[in-house]
Amino acid sequence: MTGKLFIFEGPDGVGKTTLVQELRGRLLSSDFEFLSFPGRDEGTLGRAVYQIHHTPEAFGIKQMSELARQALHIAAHIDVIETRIRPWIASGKNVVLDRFWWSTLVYGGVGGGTQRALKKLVGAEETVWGDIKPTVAFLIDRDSPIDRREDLTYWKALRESYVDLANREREKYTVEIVRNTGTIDQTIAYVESAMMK
Ligand SMILES: Nc1ncnc2c1ncn2[C@@H]1O[C@H](COP(=O)(O)OP(=O)(O)OP(=O)(O)O)[C@@H](O)[C@H]1O
Ligand SMILES: Cc1cn([C@H]2C[C@H](O)[C@@H](COP(=O)(O)O)O2)c(=O)[nH]c1=O
Repeated sequence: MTGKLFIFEGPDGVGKTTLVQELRGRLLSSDFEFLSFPGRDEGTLGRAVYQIHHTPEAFGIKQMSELARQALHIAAHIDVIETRIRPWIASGKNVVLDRFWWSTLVYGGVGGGTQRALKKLVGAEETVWGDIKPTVAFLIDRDSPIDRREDLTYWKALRESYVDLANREREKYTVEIVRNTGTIDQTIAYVESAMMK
């Protein structure tokens, strides 16, 4: 039996990582794998791209176009899908991802990348996902971020873009827009029941 894919998305500071870590503590570790997509383990492309994204100057990079940054993300996604996620799912493990290619379209688009080119990049990644689609995609939503000193105009543009994308994607698979405004326990109870449906 093949495993299921669950994804958590949303702008910075809405509680994605907190919820995924909480689920990790509650779900049977033999049935589930959890990954901060595309992973940050030592020696992986995911780690290198994460570092280039956050500290380009450490690599001597003085400027980088938004499209080029997102192409790097897509390369790391493809690598981990091929080397880890597809084998997990094929062996019957359920996989929970903190972020997905939704981040590429949303951050890339808000950052100034052209939609047409971003969609082509994501199209290459979708080819590698093949017939694997999220069983449920959770968009975690709030009116403002928690614990983040974000530029609110930028953050709200990300939020709006996520909601638009979620409403388009729900024609292809189940999408839940989850308001994380109560306690963590309340949000987790809702998420768990949606995962078990
Ligand atoms: N329901 C909640 N009530 C109160 N605090 C919360 C709740 N959910 C998350 N938090 C807190 O919000 C902060 C941001 O959460 P978290 O780091 O999980 O967000 P995130 O969406 O993963 O952000 P990023 O994408 O920037 O990593 C953390 O301090 C976390 O403890
Ligand atoms: C997967 C992915 C991520 N990003 C952005 C989104 C965040 O700003 C960072 C990741 O850092 P976090 O600690 O996980 O919040 O990278 C992106 O621009 N494109 C992507 O595909």
